[in-house]
Amino acid sequence: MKTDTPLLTDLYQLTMAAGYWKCGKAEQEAVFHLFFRKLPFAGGYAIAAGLGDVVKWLQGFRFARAELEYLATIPGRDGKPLFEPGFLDYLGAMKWQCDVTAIPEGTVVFPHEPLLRIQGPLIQAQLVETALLNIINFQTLIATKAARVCQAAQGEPVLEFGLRRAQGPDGAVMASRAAFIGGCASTSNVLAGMTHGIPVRGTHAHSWVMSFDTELEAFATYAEAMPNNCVFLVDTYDTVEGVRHAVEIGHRLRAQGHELAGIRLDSGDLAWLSTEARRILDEGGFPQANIVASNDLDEHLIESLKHQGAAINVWGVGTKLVTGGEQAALGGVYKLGAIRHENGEWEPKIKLSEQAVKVSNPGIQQVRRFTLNGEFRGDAIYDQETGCPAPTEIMHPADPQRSKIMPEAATHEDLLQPVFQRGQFVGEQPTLQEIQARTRHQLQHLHATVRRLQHPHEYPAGVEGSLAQKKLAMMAKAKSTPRL
Ligand SMILES: Nc1ncnc2c1ncn2[C@@H]1O[C@H](COP(=O)(O)OP(=O)(O)OP(=O)(O)O)[C@@H](O)[C@H]1O
Ligand SMILES: O=P(O)(O)OC[C@H]1O[C@H](OP(=O)(O)OP(=O)(O)O)[C@H](O)[C@@H]1O
Ligand SMILES: O=C(O)c1cccnc1
Repeated sequence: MKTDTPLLTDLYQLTMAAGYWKCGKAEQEAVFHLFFRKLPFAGGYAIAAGLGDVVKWLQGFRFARAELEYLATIPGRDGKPLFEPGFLDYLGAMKWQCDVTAIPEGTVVFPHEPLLRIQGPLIQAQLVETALLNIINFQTLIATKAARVCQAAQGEPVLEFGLRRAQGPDGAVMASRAAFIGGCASTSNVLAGMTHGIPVRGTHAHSWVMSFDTELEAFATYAEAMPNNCVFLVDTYDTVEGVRHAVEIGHRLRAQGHELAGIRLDSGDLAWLSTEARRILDEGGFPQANIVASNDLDEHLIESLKHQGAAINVWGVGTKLVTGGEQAALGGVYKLGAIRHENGEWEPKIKLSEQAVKVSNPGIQQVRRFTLNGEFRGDAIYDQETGCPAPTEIMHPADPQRSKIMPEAATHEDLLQPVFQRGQFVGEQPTLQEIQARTRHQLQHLHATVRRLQHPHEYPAGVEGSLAQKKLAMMAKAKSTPRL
C-alpha cells in the first residue's frame, strides 16, 4: 500500500488547511509539539521510535497531480466540490519548509516531553499532524513493549515472530523495525529484513512434522535439506519424546560436520518441559543446543518462567509484542504551542481542560535531561525563549504542588536535536543497529526502580518552574476571558 503521500491524513486537516489558506493565515509561523500524556503498559519509561520513517515521509511531502485530481473529486455537503481550484493549485505548489527538531530514536522518554517539534507555516505544520502521530505512536508503543520483553529475558535473545498476527502488512514491518529498536535480536519477517536490514531467523512449523509419517523422519529430512538451520519443533506429538528425536538426529548431523542448533517448545508447561529438555540435551551430548520457547509470551510470562527456573535461553515472541498486547495504542497528541505575529513576536498558546494533566504546555519547548554519577536524575520541559535557569526546579505535570530541584552538580543535555531546517534534512541517519545500542545504553542510565516492570517508581519529568508559572497565569487569564 502506498503511504508515502500527504493524503495519509484525516480529512479535517485538509479542510482546516483550506480555511487557513482562505483567511490568509496559511503562512503564519506556528509551533506544534508531539507528546504523550501517559506511559504505556503502566511502565516506568517509553522508548522513542519512528523518527526514521517520519523523516522519509516528510522528504516525500508533496501533492502530486494524482492526489490533487482526487481531492478535486471530493464533494461538499451540497454535492459541489469541497475544495476550491485555487486552494488545490496552492497545495500543488507547496514545498516542505518547516524546521523539525526531535528526540533521537532509542532515547528513554516520559509523559509531556515533546518527541517532535514542528515549526513553520501554520498550514504545513497542521497538514503533517496525523501521519506523524500514526508513525510515532505505533513505533514508540512497540519499541517500549520490546524493551520490556527484552528486559524480562535478561539479555537472552528475543526473536520477533509477529507478522502473522500484526495489524496488517505495513503495521507488521513497522512493528518489526520498532521491536528491533527495543532490543529484539531478529525478526521472522523477511520483508522487514530486506527493508530495514534486520537479521532474519526462523525454525519450522508443526505442518512440517505433520506432513511426514513420523517425527523422526521429519527431523531427518529437515536436517538433510537445512543442515545449517536445525532448531527442531518438538511438541507436535509428545514433547519429551520429541527432544529425544532431536538428539538422535543431532548425532547424525554431527557425523556430517554440522551441529544441532536447538529445539523449540510451543505448548505445555514451558518451565517443566524446558528443564527436562535441558537434561536430555545435556546427557545426549548437546549442552550448547538452545532451548527456544514460544506460545503467547510477553514480559510477564517470561519473568514468571525465569522465576520458575525455566531452562529456556531464546524467546520467540509474536502477537503480544507486535500488537502491544494489553495496550492497543499509545495516546500521543499534537498540540499548538505558539504562533508568531507579523511584528515577529511569539504568542504562546494553551489548550484548557477540566483535567490538569490535559492542559497543554505553552511556548516553544525543549527538554533538558540531568545526569549525575551516570544516572538520569530528571527532565525539565522548558521554554526555549526564556531558557532553563539554574538551579532548575521542575513541577509535576499533573500536580503543580509537587516539585523537585535538579542537583546542581548534575551535567545536562538538551534532547531535541535539529532534523530539518527550512525543509532541508540536516539530521543524523543512524543505522537501526546504532539505534538499538542507544536504547540499551539509555536504559542502563535509568534507576532499577524506574525500569521495574510492575509498579515502577515515577521518573521525575516535569515542567520547568518559570514555564509552569507562565502556564498557571495563562490558565487563569484564559478562564477569565470569555472566548465563546
Ligand atoms: N510454567 C508456566 N507458567 C506460566 N505460564 C505458562 C507456563 N507454561 C506455559 N505457560 C503459558 O500458558 C499458556 C497456555 O499454554 P498451553 O500450552 O497449556 O495451552 P495452549 O497455548 O492452548 O496450547 P496449544 O498451543 O497446544 O493449543 C500459554 O500462554 C503459555 O505460554
Ligand atoms: O504465540 P505468539 O507469541 O504469537 O508467537 C508466534 C506463534 O506463531 C506460531 O504459532 P501458530 O501460528 O502455528 O499457531 P499456534 O498458536 O497454534 O501454535 C508459533 O508456533 C507461535 O506459537
Ligand atoms: O520461525 C519460527 O519458529 C516462527 C515464525 C513465525 C511464527 N512462529 C514461529
